[in-house]
Amino acid sequence: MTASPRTILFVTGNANKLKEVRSILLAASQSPETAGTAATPAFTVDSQDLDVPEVQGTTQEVAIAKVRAAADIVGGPCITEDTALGFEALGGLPGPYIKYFMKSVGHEGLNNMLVGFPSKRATAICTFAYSAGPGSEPIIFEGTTEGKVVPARGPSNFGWDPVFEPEEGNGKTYAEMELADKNKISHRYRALEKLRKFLLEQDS
Ligand SMILES: O=c1nc[nH]c2c1ncn2[C@H]1C[C@H](O)[C@@H](COP(=O)(O)OP(=O)(O)OP(=O)(O)O)O1
Ligand SMILES: [Mg+2]
Repeated sequence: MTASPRTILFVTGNANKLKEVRSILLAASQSPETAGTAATPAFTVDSQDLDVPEVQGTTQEVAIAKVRAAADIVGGPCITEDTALGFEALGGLPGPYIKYFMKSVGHEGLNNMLVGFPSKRATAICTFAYSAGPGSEPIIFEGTTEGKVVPARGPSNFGWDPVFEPEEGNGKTYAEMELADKNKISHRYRALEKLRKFLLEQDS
């Protein structure tokens, strides 16, 4: 018997994240190895936009604090996601602070930060955090994609997509790739695969 679809509450204010998460989960449920098997519950994702305090620290510390705060507010199980972009030349910065760097200096500024450094290498890091409810210990799921920072190419729909060229993107930036192709190699896909498997195991 097929398990009834399980609804996951994703606390995020970012519509693009939600769109990618739904699309990655849909693709996973349609993959040849899992499609149509009773062991594959269809996850559905609800979202709620909450203003949770953003602490400073490592990507993991930020992710754990975020899901704790979200679980306290919603009063039940939820997931959150934190995205970082770390420059090799800057010892991993801006990292979890990429949102504020993007807002302050934009695509061109991110490139200018690396002028004078031989390495333009960057790592996109996605950290999902799951909490079973207020007071329970968060569990984190991390995914990374290696690439480099380049002058902006492609549509400016989503954050720093135009300035990040992943190693596995055939020379395209995230922004130049089809969403389905980004979703096969992205930091978000890799982290979400781990979370998806964890949730599947919990169901069985
Ligand atoms: O795949 C991505 N490709 C390009 N840009 C991206 C991606 N994923 C997040 N981003 C941007 C959004 C934000 O400027 C920053 C992460 O900040 P972050 O706090 O995780 O996201 P957010 O505040 O927009 O949404 P949330 O309510 O889930 O915290 O990087
Ligand atoms: Mg945020």
